[in-house]
Amino acid sequence: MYYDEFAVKENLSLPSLLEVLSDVLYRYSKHDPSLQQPLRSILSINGQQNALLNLPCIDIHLGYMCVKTITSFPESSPAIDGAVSLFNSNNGRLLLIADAKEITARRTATASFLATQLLAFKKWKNEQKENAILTILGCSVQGRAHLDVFTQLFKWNKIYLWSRNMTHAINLQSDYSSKLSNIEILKDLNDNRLQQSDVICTCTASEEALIGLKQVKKGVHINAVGSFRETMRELADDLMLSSDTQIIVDSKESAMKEAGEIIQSKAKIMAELGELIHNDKFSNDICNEKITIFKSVGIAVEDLAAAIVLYESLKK
Ligand SMILES: NC(=O)C1=CN([C@@H]2O[C@H](COP(=O)(O)OP(=O)(O)OC[C@H]3O[C@@H](n4cnc5c(N)ncnc54)[C@H](O)[C@@H]3O)[C@@H](O)[C@H]2O)C=CC1
Ligand SMILES: O=C([O-])C1=[NH+]CCC1
Repeated sequence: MYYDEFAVKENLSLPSLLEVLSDVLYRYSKHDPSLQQPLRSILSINGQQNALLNLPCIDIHLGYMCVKTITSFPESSPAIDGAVSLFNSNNGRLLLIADAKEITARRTATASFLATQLLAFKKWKNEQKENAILTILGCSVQGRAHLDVFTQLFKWNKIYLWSRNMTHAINLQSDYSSKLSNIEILKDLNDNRLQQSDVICTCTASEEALIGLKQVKKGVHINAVGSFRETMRELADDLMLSSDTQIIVDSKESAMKEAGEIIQSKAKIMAELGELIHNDKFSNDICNEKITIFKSVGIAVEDLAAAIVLYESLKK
């Protein structure tokens, strides 16, 4: 009944997760009445950054209900802890409880990969696809998960890692040295290798912008993962507000309440990720010159997708 982080990692197939994630995000953005997801609750402790988060949702169409309860304690390691519970929506039975750290890490990175497929791969010509460069900023749980998922699902020509604490980046590079020989470390964010990157994933808990317009190239795709409070941000206003930037979010409702970059810059959201799925018009309109930003804060239907994939794989 309870599956720990190792069981989650072993049984959560990434291609299946990508498929179920696309389906639920598509239906979420279409306001499918069989899918219910209220805004999550974030209860702060003593006005501090420590918080208890509750993310429920019901999917009558697929026959499941899910609730993830996690703590977010940025000074603890790991910062996120908790559990995901999956229920049958026809009879109310509890089906599975699983470690939320691993589910959160993998579903977030897979959502970023889906955005990269829809917003970057579609606009690239073959040559760019073969020589693509990935950069990951922040090398803790999310940074690690992004490296793992992005390299399992795509072959990158080069990968650059940066972390505020350089030892974390070096450790991550060393943990992958037997599998990947194309990882390099960026000492700082003014390194011009950042400007060569085709895809950048920002995976930090920063409260100050880490990158702005000058540090990135035309047409870059950014997955901005870290912020989920008004006071947090990883991207500067010039990047958010440039006329060359198109901003996509996981949920407009959540982003306007939680995404620091969007709240502080008042940048216009172009669409939800789910609106781009099965949408040929949008794919044809994506312009190679535009910067695309997928700002995620994390939503319950993503945890539901992961819990369903896990449950159905364990049931076999
Ligand atoms: N979008 C989403 O769906 C999700 C977002 N998150 C958020 O992503 C972020 C990363 O998550 P974890 O790796 O689990 O957190 P973590 O606490 O393990 O790691 C935080 C990382 O941010 C770095 N950092 C903190 N302040 C910084 C600053 N001012 N400048 C540069 N780097 C800084 C730390 O060095 C560390 O590498 C967190 O803010 C977390 O809340 C987490 C889960 C899901
Ligand atoms: O969606 C999620 O689980 C989280 N988003 C930010 C912290 C945790």
